[in-house]
Amino acid sequence: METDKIEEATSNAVDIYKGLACSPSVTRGEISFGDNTSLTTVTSIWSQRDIERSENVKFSRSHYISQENHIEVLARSAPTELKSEVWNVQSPSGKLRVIIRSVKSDKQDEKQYIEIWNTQNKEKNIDVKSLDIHGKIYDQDGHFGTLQWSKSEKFLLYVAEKKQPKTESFFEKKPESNSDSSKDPPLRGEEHVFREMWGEQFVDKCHPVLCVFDIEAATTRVLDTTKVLNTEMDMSAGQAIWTPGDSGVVFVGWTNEPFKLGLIYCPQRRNALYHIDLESTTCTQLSEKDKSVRSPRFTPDGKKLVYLQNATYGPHMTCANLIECDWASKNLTTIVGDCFQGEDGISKFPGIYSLEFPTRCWATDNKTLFMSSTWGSKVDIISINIETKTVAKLNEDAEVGVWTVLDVTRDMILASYANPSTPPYLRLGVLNLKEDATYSITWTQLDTPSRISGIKYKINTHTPTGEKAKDHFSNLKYESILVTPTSESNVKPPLVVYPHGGPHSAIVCDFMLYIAGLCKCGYAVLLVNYRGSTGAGKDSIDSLPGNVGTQDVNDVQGAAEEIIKDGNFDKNRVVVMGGSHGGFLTGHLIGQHPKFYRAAVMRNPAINVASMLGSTDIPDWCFVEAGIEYNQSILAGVEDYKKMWERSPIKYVKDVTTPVMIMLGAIDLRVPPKQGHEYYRALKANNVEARMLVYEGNCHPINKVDAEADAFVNIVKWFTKHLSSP
Ligand SMILES: CSCC[C@H](NC=O)C(=O)N[C@@H](CO)C(=O)O
Repeated sequence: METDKIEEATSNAVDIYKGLACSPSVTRGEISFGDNTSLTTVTSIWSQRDIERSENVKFSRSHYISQENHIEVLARSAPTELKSEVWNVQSPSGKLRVIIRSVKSDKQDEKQYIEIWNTQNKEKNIDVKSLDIHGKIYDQDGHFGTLQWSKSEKFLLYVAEKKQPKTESFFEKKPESNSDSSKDPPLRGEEHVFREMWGEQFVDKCHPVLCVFDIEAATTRVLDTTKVLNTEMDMSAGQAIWTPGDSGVVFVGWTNEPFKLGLIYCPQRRNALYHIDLESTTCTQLSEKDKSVRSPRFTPDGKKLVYLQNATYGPHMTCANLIECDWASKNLTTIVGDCFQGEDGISKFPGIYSLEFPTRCWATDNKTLFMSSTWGSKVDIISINIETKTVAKLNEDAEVGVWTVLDVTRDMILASYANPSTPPYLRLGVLNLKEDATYSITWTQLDTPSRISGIKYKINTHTPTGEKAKDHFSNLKYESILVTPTSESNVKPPLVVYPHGGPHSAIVCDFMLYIAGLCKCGYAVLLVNYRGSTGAGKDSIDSLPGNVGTQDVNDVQGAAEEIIKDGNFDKNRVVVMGGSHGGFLTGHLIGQHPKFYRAAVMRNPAINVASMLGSTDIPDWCFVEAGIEYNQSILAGVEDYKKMWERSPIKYVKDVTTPVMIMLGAIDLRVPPKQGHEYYRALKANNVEARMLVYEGNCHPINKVDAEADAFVNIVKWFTKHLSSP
């Protein structure tokens, strides 16, 4: 009986996952105009899981739109699969396009090409290797990646791996003395020197350099900060943009010394904004010292440069400031600073929580920009007027969900919208300037949303109460999102408690494949944005470091107990799952509330912060979240290790009785797989049922198409098994 139930649930999960995995996500969008200004083209790039091919398939779509009196979709192109495109950027005039293509030969070695296309054909194709001046061109990695047309459309600006000298063995036969010794003789005995890279998911990115490509001459100039640019610092460079008139470049430079810390999910690495004058090749620092900056953007008139900035070290994600640099004087002004919520909860603007501005983000007034920013458990579009320093939510009455700004031009905004029951779809909006100098917007759906039936969701607000209100920050509110199946059955659905990772991140009302899948399999899911999450004010974020393992655990448990008290769920059918810091919280929850959860699943869990310190790519996280101030010269002492252990789930493993399934990415550099092994052994030593899945070739997110699919079905199978048993 039980076996049949498990088999049926597993087979059902496979069918549900296959159906939902077809939902594509939008990765880029662009508004362009033909000669006939009443005709607008929207080009969008999408990504979709292909389970049969076990890869993410990329494709483009176009919408042809008339905007005579109102926006009307005249036609839609069929999706076109994009093979091997790393970048695809249109020139300012729209007459040219550059495509960086990456082609793998049968021997799997990768070749890259710089392709220049006009509106009829491919004009130029350059084999990057033939340039023999740098390594691989970087992709759109969210930190270094750059591909920018100069205004003149004669040059391209991109970032590539610095060229490495050839190496050879000490025992290599020396060339005859009279032979042509190459200008760069191979370095002997250097073949095995360790090359530090930028951590998790940046394993082939060690030393990015700026490159200026002359299209006509088909030659590249590398702007190597240590040589060309009178700077002693050996920098990694990225996020470069042209200065007005193409006379220079503004870029973000990260120091490579004393050692590199993992970059992904950590936009607080020490760096600075620099300006290179291409004629004199002088390099000057624009931004303040000892800060972390990102996403530089010039106003269309070139008079102002804005960028995002936050403190270095500290919480791995936090409230960002918007800084304006007056280009003529280079004077800096803070336009939007830190925001503290206090007891107001998330009603008022909680601050900027975003990794970047859209590539084009300005209204034609040259002073208002538009961006997406996390606001509680949602993502809204905000407008920021850099003259009046005012922030406004663009659409006050917008549906609750995730609004992502893709492109802003000629007072039109292209955005995608999604929510837990609706995969992302495109909307095109026309901005209307109001008397108070803010904007309203009129949206048009470019597609009919493909809403998934049987799923509803709501946002709950929680205040720490009772025993759990004993900490110093109990005045701060926090949210959760409850996603529930809308079945007619009067059987109470089982509840999955799902704390997000980070801990300084947020789980928002987005379309999430696993959450929709669990819901369609009959589970309700409680997604908890405990205090310390982004999108709820800087005081919320600052409340958590030093209190992980208690405050965050109490918030998740408090939200679960509150929701169960409402009577819609059976308190005997509650399970828990989480990844990374969410796995850390899962371990704490089953250790501190051993009889509350019927089953648990952890993805790459942080189990013992002390034992992780020496092997994670972000050791700073271990100090900061244990409440120890970090700098790169710190060395952990006994007391530091003690504090880290005290805050770790391993401390409570002896009390665990809940069956646990651990899922590990075999090449995870963020939370090394040995963390999961440590917990697995401790559970087995305590006769607790434990199952471990190891996904080869997968890193921290475990998001390769086959692994992600397998993990989902195994999760449903694990929960079904342990909810069916007495
Ligand atoms: C030493 S790893 C700490 C946990 C990790 N924090 C930052 O990377 C984490 O929880 N990551 C989240 C994403 O922020 C995840 O879900 O993987």
